[in-house]
Amino acid sequence: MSGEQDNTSQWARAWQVLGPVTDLVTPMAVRVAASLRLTDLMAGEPAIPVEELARRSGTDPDALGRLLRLLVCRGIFTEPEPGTFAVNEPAALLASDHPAQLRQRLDLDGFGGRMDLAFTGLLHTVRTGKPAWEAVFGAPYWDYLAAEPQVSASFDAMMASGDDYVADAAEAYDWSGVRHVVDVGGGTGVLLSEILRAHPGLRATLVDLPDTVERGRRYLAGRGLAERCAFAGQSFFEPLPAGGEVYVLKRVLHDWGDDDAVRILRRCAEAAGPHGKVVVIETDSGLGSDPAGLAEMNLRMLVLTGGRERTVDDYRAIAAEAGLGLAGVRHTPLGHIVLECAHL
Ligand SMILES: C[S@@+](CC[C@H](N)C(=O)[O-])C[C@H]1O[C@@H](n2cnc3c(N)ncnc32)[C@H](O)[C@@H]1O
Repeated sequence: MSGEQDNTSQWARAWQVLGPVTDLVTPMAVRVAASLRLTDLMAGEPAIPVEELARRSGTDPDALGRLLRLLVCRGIFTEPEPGTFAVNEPAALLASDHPAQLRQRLDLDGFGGRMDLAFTGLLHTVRTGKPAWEAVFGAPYWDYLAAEPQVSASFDAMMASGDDYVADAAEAYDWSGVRHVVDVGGGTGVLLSEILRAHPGLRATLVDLPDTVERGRRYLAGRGLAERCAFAGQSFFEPLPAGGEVYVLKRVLHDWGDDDAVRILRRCAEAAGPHGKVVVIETDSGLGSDPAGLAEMNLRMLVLTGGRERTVDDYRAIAAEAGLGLAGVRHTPLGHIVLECAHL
């Protein structure tokens, strides 16, 4: 082989790796199709002219046609006759009622889409080490969510999704001897609902930001559990309600850098008192987990909130700074890690 052929095949091999990951046009086109609910609008019809689909989606027919033609070239939707489009199997995955909930995840008007758009600020994050969210959307992550009810509703829905996953976390701890659990940053009470349902003798306190706690009150009331729960709409950087034996932090600490994570742990340690426990539940980043998924999540947390994924040793170190030691570590079947912390 000549030197020139050698170079060409090297470049072809390199391009096979680089080519598919440099395209931003197709990923955006899929998100626009999802945001416009094109699959829903085509449901039940073998094929639909682009003008009619534009009318139903409130879009420009020429622009919509160009979008769909690209997607057809990428295997999403078909064009059985020029200017007429149909749903195929990949496009059917974008139906709102599909159990995978992919459409909701990709919707640019919802939380999933906003998370993706935050990555337009990745260069800022890498240059500064700071989250991109504020630079892209004009307000820090939690302030932005508090001010955007539609986005925060879709955030709640994403946090609440996956019944098996919630049960996996709830069952990961032995609640049998516990009388009062405090879920700190407990969102809309999805985990508490699972724990209270399974342990009728248990009482709970839900701590989260005021609007979220109100949504939690409604969520637990709808399940007949609100009377067994107290509600504290406050910041977890402030002193926490006392009286719990276990203070749970599920998917909270990974939202924060080390200094803030230690401050939150300290608040839990103070409120738990000398004999109480602090139970941290996070995604397992240990051996055997998916390294690409973990690397992505670690970058994602930095871009969104300035948080990070941590190893058991990382948790041991921040717990120690808050005056806590690791009393037990458990890995669950669905990939949670549960760290029981007690006063040193
Ligand atoms: C990633 S969510 C996890 C929610 C829930 N623990 C779960 O696993 O589904 C983090 C939670 O922290 C709450 N949060 C953020 N900042 C907070 C603060 N300063 N004080 C109290 N809660 C806060 C958010 O409202 C959100 O519900």
